[in-house]
Amino acid sequence: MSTLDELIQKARLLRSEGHSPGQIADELSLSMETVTWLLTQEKGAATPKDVHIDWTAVSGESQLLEESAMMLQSRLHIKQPDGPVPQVYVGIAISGIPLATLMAVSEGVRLGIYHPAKQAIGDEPVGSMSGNFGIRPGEQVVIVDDVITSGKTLQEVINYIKRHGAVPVACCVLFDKRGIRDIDGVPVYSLFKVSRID
Ligand SMILES: O=P(O)(O)OC[C@H]1O[C@H](OP(=O)(O)OP(=O)(O)O)[C@H](O)[C@@H]1O
Repeated sequence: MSTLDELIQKARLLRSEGHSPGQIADELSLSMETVTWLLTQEKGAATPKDVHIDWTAVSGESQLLEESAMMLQSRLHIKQPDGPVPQVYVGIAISGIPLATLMAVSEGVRLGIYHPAKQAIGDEPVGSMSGNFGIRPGEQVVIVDDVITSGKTLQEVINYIKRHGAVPVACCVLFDKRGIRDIDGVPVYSLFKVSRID
């Protein structure tokens, strides 16, 4: 079975479980346009320009996961050799958490965990920091995640951190599908920029 067939199956399974197209897009780290295409497979419809990133070969092996987190940390230090030492690494739930944990442990600093609004329930879902893994006003914060698709999640976290009086100094991600250099002046450092050339 091809990767595309697997994606179609996953999208159909999620839909049969009652997930909305937006939730399926988040779950598979794809755009809404791509999810619609996967679910409908409209005849003659142009294939959407999107890519699916499967990094389970790395996330599923703790040693490779740790080495990826260390690469992300090295990337940060190469780009900001004289930069402020972060007091907290904030991982975005869920996939950013193990990466941020490993980075925080390696530097002996605190761990923060952010739950994005899209994972919250209720009529007006809002994003929030974990009570046990929060941030304090004035702290220098590095935000960590696995993938940028639209960049909305990182924007949300940056807004939250600023609103709560802390200072976001960088965003570290494994894969960037947008090629973003910065968000509101906060630099974005990725290990891999993913783009199509057709
Ligand atoms: O750039 P954006 O369009 O905002 O999308 C990127 C976000 O989507 C994925 O999270 P998801 O909600 O799928 O959770 P996960 O971490 O459990 O995969 C990914 O881990 C990022 O947090």
